[in-house]
This record gives sequence, C-alpha cells and structure tokens, in this order.
Amino acid sequence: MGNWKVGTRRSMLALTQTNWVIDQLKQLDREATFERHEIVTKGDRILDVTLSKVGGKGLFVKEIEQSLLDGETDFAVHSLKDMPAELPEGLVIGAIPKRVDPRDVLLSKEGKTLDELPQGALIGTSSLRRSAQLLAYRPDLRIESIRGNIDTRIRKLNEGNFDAIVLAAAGLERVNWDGTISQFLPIDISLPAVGQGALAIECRADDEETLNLLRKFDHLPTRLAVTAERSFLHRLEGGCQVPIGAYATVAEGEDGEGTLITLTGMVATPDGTQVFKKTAQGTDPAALGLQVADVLAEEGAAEVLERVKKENQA
Ligand SMILES: NCc1[nH]cc(CCC(=O)O)c1CC(=O)O
Repeated sequence: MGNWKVGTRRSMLALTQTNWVIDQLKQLDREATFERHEIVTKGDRILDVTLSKVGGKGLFVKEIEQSLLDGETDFAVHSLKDMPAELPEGLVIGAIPKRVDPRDVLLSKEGKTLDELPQGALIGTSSLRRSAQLLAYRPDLRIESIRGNIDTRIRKLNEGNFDAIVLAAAGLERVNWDGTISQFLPIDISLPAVGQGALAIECRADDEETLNLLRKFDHLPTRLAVTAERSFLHRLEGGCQVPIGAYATVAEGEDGEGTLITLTGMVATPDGTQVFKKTAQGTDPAALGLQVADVLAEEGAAEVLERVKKENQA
C-alpha cells in the first residue's frame, strides 16, 4: 500500500531508468502507486562547459536530493556513477538493483574498432578517465570534449564532428540503442567509472516505509561490488579532476556475506603517460577499497593526485 513520489531527471536515459524501476517495484508490490516528478538539474542546464570544470558529478543530483530532503519526493533513481562518494546527511541508497554491462563502448564512423581508427583520429569524450586510458593505449589519438545527453552525442558523431565517441554500454542498452555500438572496450583497456552500469535508488534515511519497499529490489552482489569501488574513490578523494576508475566483481553464484570480492583500481595522469593499476581480493568491500587505494597511492598515484590538484588551482 502507498503512493510514492519519484524524483527523476528529464533526459531520455533518466526517464527510461525511472520507468523501469517503477515497473519492477509494481511487480514487487501490486498495491503501490507511483507519481513521477521531473526535475531539471544544474548539470542539465549547463551544457557548454566541461563537467570537471564546473563542479562535477554533484551537478546531476543536488536538486533531486533537495527535493527528497524537503519531502517533495520519496525516492529518486540515479545512475550510480553520477553520485558523489558521500551522500548528504539524512539520505541513503535504499536499493542498488542488479548491475548491467559495466564496459565503455566505442561508437565510430563505419563501425571501426579502436585498433582500426586512422592515425590521429579525433575522439569525442569529456571524461578524463576515458581520454587518459585511450591515450595510454593509442597516444596518437586526439581528444576533444563533447557534452550533452546520449542522443546529442550520437548526433554530433553522425554530423561528422568526430571519428568516434566513447559512451557507457549500460546507457545505450537501457534505451535500446546498443545497435549503434562499434566495439565493447575491454576492461583492461578502459577500466569503467566507479559504479558504471549500476543504478542507485536514493531515499530519506528515516523513511522506513520507502526503505521496506526498496529493500526487496536490492542486489547484494552488486552492492558489495560498488561499495568496494566507492570506498576506493572516497579514499582518493577523486573528484572529476583526476582520471580514476574502478571495477569490482563478486564470484558468480555467491550472494552472501563472506563473499570474495575482486577489485581493480586505476589512477592515471590526464595525458595517459602514467597509469597506476592494482587488483586485490577481500571479503570486506569497504576495507578492500581502502587497501587498493593505499597501495596505489604508495606506488605513485598520490604524487599524480597532488600534481593534478595543484595544476587545477593554478
Ligand atoms: N556521464 C553520464 C552518464 N551517467 C550514466 C550514464 C549511463 C551509464 C551508467 O549507468 O553507468 C551516462 C552516460 C555515459 O557515460 O555514456
């Protein structure tokens, strides 16, 4: 029983994700009804500046979180990778549904793969993580920033502005546009963003009724994996200024506590000339994230983080 007010961004991807979550929740609770509240965020309004320069991830979630805190909405569906490592006081992630494909994908003219792209090809991405890893693999590539929702970016590729663009497989799959994919980039070439491919359903920490509804929709292996990734991100204070990636898996078929988690973390220089990567295993996701972050920091990632931060202040 109950009526839930659901906050969502207005982009095609956001609406598709929110509708999908509502459909799933209706199957878990046949009595429940849902009302969508569309919210335009700062990240949606500012389209002409590179994200890392205007305040990063928080831009897509802040107004939505305020509406939760004000009680105008009861829960909100986000792409987990758009969420900052720390949530505002009073809010929690009530459910993390099962993750879909975490990989980055290449969309290119004539369906070329990364290896087939011509010398000096122009790649559209505004993600430091993606450009650093692409340059590490193919230093000849030229990178140019591209903003806008998925549909805008694909239009810019089709208009001939780029030889290729990089997007997340997950977003394309959710809006049924996976037919546009030229190549799934291997994880060891492009380590995904923390939380990529997973959704987060955020609600008030003291809203038992909503937490009860959402709990049924939580997927423990995904929660363990993204908890390890977010703990890694948090330890390195990775805003959007530094190329950072992480990807964790949980052994197939296991879904309990004490499950073995494998986490790979990555920090790179923006030009891709230095890439620090480490893989470790453990059963405590938060501790594993800290451990991988600390080892990377010791091996040189700390200097990179310091240097990039200084350069950005200058
Ligand atoms: N940066 C925007 C964003 N946030 C979430 C997704 C979709 C993928 C996901 O849910 O992880 C995308 C698009 C993209 O990176 O291609």
